[in-house]
Formats: sequence, structure tokens, C-alpha cells
Amino acid sequence: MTVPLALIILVSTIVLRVLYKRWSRISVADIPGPESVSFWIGNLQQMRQQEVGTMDAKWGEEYRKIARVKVALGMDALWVSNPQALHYILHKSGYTFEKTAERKVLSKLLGDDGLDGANPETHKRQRKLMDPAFGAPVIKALFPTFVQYAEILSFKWCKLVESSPGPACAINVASHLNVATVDTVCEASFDYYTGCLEDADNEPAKSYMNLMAGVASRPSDARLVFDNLAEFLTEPVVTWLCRVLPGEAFAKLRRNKQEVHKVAEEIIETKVGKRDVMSMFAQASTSPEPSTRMSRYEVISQMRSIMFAGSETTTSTMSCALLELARHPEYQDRLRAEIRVVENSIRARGGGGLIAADADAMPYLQAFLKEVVRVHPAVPYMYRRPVRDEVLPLSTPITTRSGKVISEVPIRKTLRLILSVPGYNMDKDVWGEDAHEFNPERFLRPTEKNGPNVGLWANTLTLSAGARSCIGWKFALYEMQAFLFVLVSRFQFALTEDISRLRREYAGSLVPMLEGEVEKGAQLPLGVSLAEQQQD
Ligand code: HEM
Repeated sequence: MTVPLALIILVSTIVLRVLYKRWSRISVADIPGPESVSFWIGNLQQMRQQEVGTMDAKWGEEYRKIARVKVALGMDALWVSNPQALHYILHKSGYTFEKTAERKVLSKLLGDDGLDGANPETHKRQRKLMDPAFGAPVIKALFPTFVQYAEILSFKWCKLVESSPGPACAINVASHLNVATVDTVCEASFDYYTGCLEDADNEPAKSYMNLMAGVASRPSDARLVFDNLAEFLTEPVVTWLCRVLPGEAFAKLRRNKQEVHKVAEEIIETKVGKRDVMSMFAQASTSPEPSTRMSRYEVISQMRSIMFAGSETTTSTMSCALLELARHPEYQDRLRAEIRVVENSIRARGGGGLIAADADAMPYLQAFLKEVVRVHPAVPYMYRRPVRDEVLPLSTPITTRSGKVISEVPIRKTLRLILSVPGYNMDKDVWGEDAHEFNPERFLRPTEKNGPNVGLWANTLTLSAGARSCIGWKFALYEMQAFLFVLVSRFQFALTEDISRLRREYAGSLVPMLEGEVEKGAQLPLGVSLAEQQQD
């Protein structure tokens, strides 16, 4: 077939499908929402032009937690932060709300046939096989590895501080944490030493540095339209396009895939009889029973899925944790005081190092981390669409454009839903009048229950909920607790002048960047100096 003919068929298919959807849908036209900026990209750029959460706070108040927005080519979507609706979508409906086509394409690009993009049947099988590898006993046993990597990072920062002319050294903590989390996830999950914190040149690990910033920050209008076309194309066409399309973003993803597949093939061969996450998956690849088997390609895909899902998310959250400590010296002092008490008790029991039970018994560390996770959601949006016509229940009734008061919204099959994590996490009806302030104290006082329990941890939506919730949440929390303990014990954090240019940018995940230097990727420069240590 000639290229022009192929193009004509492609464009006609898209036009027909757009028209079909327009005529056959249950309309959400009566739901209030912001005016569309253009037919091509609707409100999509508007959602990205401001920092993560700004638009969500505005729309949450103005449209009462559910708004009709426009995505590409004049298509409708619903932006949702309504607690009852979120609860219904994530908890009540199993697999009725699947990931949108463009979200699945991203999963495929970053994780092949891994868990994140799997269709319901495959997802159920994979998740059942993978859940034990992320259970509390396995993750608590990994705690010494988390501490070990925090120590390596701390050693690196000590050298930087000691060699700087003044007592404090400006360190881009986001980029250092990115290296640390990639090293940690490789060692803890796959028993694979990458050594990037110690300046080793490991290509697979390096391909995860600044990945989302390179792939998804500040997309052009054309790119936004292209992403939204995924809905009208078949999977083989999308896969082919991703293989051949030009541009640095696609090239970066192709390099990443090549590097990780190469190393995953080698790792699998060494896994017989071991107990790390990858070994548990590799054993599943030899199971004779189809319901407990993962193919070799699926096992390799899980490595990509986990490395992608488990590195930039924790980088972003820990960076924001250090930022909040720098902004609030009083919280920093309080956390350090709690750390000193635990260090004393470790000394009193004869040493042996920090263990998971120590972190579990630190109320302020827990409260602080919960507040970081609430205010700085590493994955600000989740994208879903119903596989059948559905009705979304609302906890707060809304008045439609035509003046009707409704507490349910009928939606057609495949309507795109944008689940707003900052919208829910900052909802005053759920969190109180001070919902927009950073205040760890809220998790230390008894709270009234306002509405359904939506989120997985501390009721925040940050780790999602339900069948497709974050499988690595315990991994993330223990890793972040270990890092915070070690780093706050050794260092004092302060703001630098550059922080006035800080933007919490949306690049698929929340990435801290500096205005005017977005092309440099994640940046969070903080003043780091040595903290006063206790005398023995
Ligand atoms: C603070 C850190 C983290 C945050 C905020 C986070 C958040 C999330 C969210 C919101 C989802 C659901 C995405 C969606 O439905 O579109 C998810 C899924 C997932 N996460 Fe995490 N994550 C974190 C850390 C980790 C870690 C450390 C790992 C692995 C070591 C991990 C592995 C995964 C995987 C494999 C999925 C797909 C789960 C499924 O589809 O069943 N995550 N994560």
C-alpha cells in the first residue's frame, strides 16, 4: 500500500470514529466546566501551564469537584476529585474502569507487558504472582539495603560539604536522589548492583535518570494531539509508530528498552534459588500451570515496570520532603530530635543499626511523611475510562448548566476520566480548612471522618487504591523512611535563592524544576550543611 493511501485510510478512520462517538454518546455537555481553549487541544495545555495542583484547587472549588473538560479534537473528558465518585471508580468497580488508551501506550513504552499496562485478565494473574514479593515481611527484610544506600548518599554529600568553601554546599538534591533511588531499586528488587552513586557508568541505570522530564515535560500541542490519537488506533499501529517516530523523547525510550532488556536477560539466568523480587518472578516463568506462570518476556517487562514506577516517584517525594524541611526549620528540628532519641535507643541495645521496627515506632517521621505524600503527589493524575455505560455517584450535588441539581452523573462507555490526586488530597471538606497548608500535625491529632476512605495510605490518593493501586507502596515508604532518617540525622537543609524559581512541573509524574532551565530536567538546589551530632 502506498504511503498517501495509508494516510487517507488512517485519517478517514479517525474522523469516522470521532463522529461516531459524538453521535452515540451519553452527553456530559450539561456538566459545568472551563471553556475550551482550542478545538485541537481543549484544556490540556491549561492543565499543564501552571504548577501541579493549581488548576485542581481552582476547578475543585469552582465546579464542585467534577468538571467537564475538553481534551484533543474537541473530545469530552471529566475531571474528577469528588470523593464518592473516586471511591466508586477505584474501590467499588473492580476492573470496570480501565486505563485510557494513551495511558496504556505510556505503560507499554515504559514497561512492555508489565503489570502497569496489563489488561484485566493478565493483570489479575500477574498481580497474584507479584503481590507476595511486595508484602510486609519481604520489604521489611530489605530495610538494611535502604539504609545502606542512604549511607552511601550521605557519604557523598559529606565529601561535597567538607570540600565546599563555606559551611553549606548547594546540592541539587533531586538529581542525587534520582541516582540513589535507581541504585536502590535495582539492588533491592533484582539483586543487581549498578553503583551509580559511586560514579559507575551503568547504562541501564543511567537511562532512568531524568526519564520522565525528558519524555513528558512541556509537550507541544502536536504531541498532545498525537497522544490522544492512541484511542483511535490499534495496538500494533501504536507500537509501530513508537518504533519509527523521530524525536528525542522516543529515542530515549527506545534506548531505555534496549539497555534494560539486555541486562534483564542476563539477570534472569543467575536467579535460580535466590529470594529477591526478580528471582520470585523468574521462578514463575518455569511454572507448568498457566494460572501461576509468567512468560520470560513478562518477567523482563516487570523489571522495566518496577524500575520506572519505583524510581522517579520516590525521587520526587523525597525531594519534596527535603524541600519542606528546608522551608520549615521547626519541623526539621522536631524530626531530628525524634531521630536522636531512636539513635540513643539503638546505642542502648548495643548497636546493630536502624531496623524497620524503629521507623514504625517514630510518630513524627510517620506524620511528616504522610503530609509530604498528601501535599506532593508524585503521580498527580490517573486516567481511566469505563468499559460500559456507568453512573458516577457524587458526595456533593452539583447544579448543571441547565439548572438541574444532580447527585449522580451518567457517563458513556469509554468517556475519559482524569482522576485528580491533588484535587482530592487538598479538598477542604476532607482535610479541613487548612487543607492547602503543609502541616504534619494533622496526622498526629484525632480526625473526624469526612466521607468515604478513598486513598490507600493515610487516606491520601497518592498511592491510588483498589485493584490497580501501587504494588510498591510499602517498598516506597520504608525506603523513604530509611533515607529521611539517615539524611536528617547527618545534615541540615536550607533554602537557596534559586528556590524562588522552583516549579512543581507535571511530566507524567511531579518533577521539581527551575523556571528558565526546564531543559535541564529535575532540579531542587538546597543548602546542605552538617547537622550537629550527639556526643557519646
Ligand atoms: C512515593 C512513591 C510512589 C508513588 C507516589 C506511587 C504511585 C503509584 C500510583 C498512583 C500508581 C497507580 C497508577 C495508575 O493507576 O495510573 C502506582 C502503580 C504502580 N506502582 Fe507505584 N508509586 C510509588 C512507588 C513505587 C515503588 C517503589 C514501586 C516498586 C518498587 C512501585 C511500583 C508500582 C507498580 C508496578 C504499579 C502498577 C500496579 C498495578 O497496575 O497493579 N511504585 N504507583
